[in-house]
Amino acid sequence: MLHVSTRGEAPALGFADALLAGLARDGGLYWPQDWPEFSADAVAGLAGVSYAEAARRVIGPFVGGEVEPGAFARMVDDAYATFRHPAVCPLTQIGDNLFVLELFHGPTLAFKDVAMQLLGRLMDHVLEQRGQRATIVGATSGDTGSAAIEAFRGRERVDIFILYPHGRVSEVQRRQMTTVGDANVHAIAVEGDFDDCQALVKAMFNHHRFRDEMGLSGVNSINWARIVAQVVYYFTAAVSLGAPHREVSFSTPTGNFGDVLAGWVAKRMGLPVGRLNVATNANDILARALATGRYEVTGVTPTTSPSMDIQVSSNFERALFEAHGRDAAAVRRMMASLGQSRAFEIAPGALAALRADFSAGTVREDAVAAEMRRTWTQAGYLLDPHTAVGVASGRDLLAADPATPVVALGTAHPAKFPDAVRAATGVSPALPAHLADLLERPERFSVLPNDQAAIERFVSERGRAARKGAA
Ligand SMILES: Cc1ncc(COP(=O)(O)O)c(C=O)c1O
Ligand SMILES: N[C@@H](CCOP(=O)(O)O)C(=O)O
Repeated sequence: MLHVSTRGEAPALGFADALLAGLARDGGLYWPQDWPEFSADAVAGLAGVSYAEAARRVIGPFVGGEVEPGAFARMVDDAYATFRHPAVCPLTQIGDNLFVLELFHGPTLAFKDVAMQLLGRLMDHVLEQRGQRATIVGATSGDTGSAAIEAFRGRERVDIFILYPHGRVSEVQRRQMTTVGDANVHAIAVEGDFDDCQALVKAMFNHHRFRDEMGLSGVNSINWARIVAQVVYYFTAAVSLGAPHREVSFSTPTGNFGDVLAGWVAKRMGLPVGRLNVATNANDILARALATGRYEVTGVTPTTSPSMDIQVSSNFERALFEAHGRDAAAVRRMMASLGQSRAFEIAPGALAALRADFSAGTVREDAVAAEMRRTWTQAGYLLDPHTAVGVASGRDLLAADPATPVVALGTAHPAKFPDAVRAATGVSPALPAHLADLLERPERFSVLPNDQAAIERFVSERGRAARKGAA
């Protein structure tokens, strides 16, 4: 299976090369050239199989022959053995035809573990086969960073540098990144917001000399392997609610558009999906873009769902590529306009294509707190603020079509955001046992300015020291 760049000016790559590449060399994102199709029988055949088996069937066609099937099967088993729930991603009903898909039973309590636990194993395997090392650079608003650090800590072939916005992640999120003692892990607090961190990471990838010298790889959802691993739970959730004999809609708390895009991929592969709802917090750029056809950056508002405090939503580029009939020149024009004037227009035909699959809703701070309270009072179920955005917006979907089940993606454990949960419900969610002493562990991190040269110097010096140590 080949992967093409959304900007059309980088070489097409196989799965393993795309896995290590991160961002394409033309600044675009890799995306499969073709889509494997799942027949209704193949979808029905997922009923009753383990999550790991479903993952093998859904991800397998994308990996093709590039990873030996026995090794791939073992990596999938090992990845999902790290989850604390036997179903890995269980569904819980919280209302009539309303469900939460719990994606937070992995080691770092957010949905990022579902992909990252597999990605870490796949990358390590490919690097070992090739006798290579990699320097991973990643940007996080809190959850990708902790999941990536957990997945790559102590791995001999990898140094990992995670950039997070100084003072803008929850204490639990920060400590999950800064209390890890392994020498190959580097947590960097950047004096800026998440968009600054993401722009720095992309700038490092676009600085080709630095990229090649350091052997840069990415673990953000710019990496296609992240998205494909997330496709699986759309299949397992829909099948448990009656697919392929029935449509199911999803309400996905959205920031970088990776998770909801995984739902689009599932639909494209043949899963009968009703609406894919882009649920945003007060940082509503995606909802505005789908309503007006104009994507316009207006500045980030800090919220109680900080992981979604994002304006430049990376994966929207992949959706635009599809919606424009894979016209890479159109994508290049839109991205150039975004770079120059912080905005671009979506062509009417492409906007109609996007609206055919995606709806959108914005849930502002009062409504997020009200949803946490309501679900706790009515269903005795604690939501984290991100999941609350998905549930609140999912209720609107359900009101418009009460017959189609709505699954809100439960993207984080409430204990990751205890202050917001306590303020809304009066309940203090406890951290699971393996993190019970997190708040007492010593921290280690570096504060750096929002400056590409300073970050590159840091990565280069620390990376060189690690490579010397490993030699
Ligand atoms: C808890 C949580 N919910 C939702 C999101 C949004 O997901 P995506 O960026 O894939 O749209 C994120 C961050 O990405 C997150 O960490
Ligand atoms: N919310 C994310 C932001 C980065 O998203 P990614 O899916 O592109 O890695 C986070 O928690 O870091």
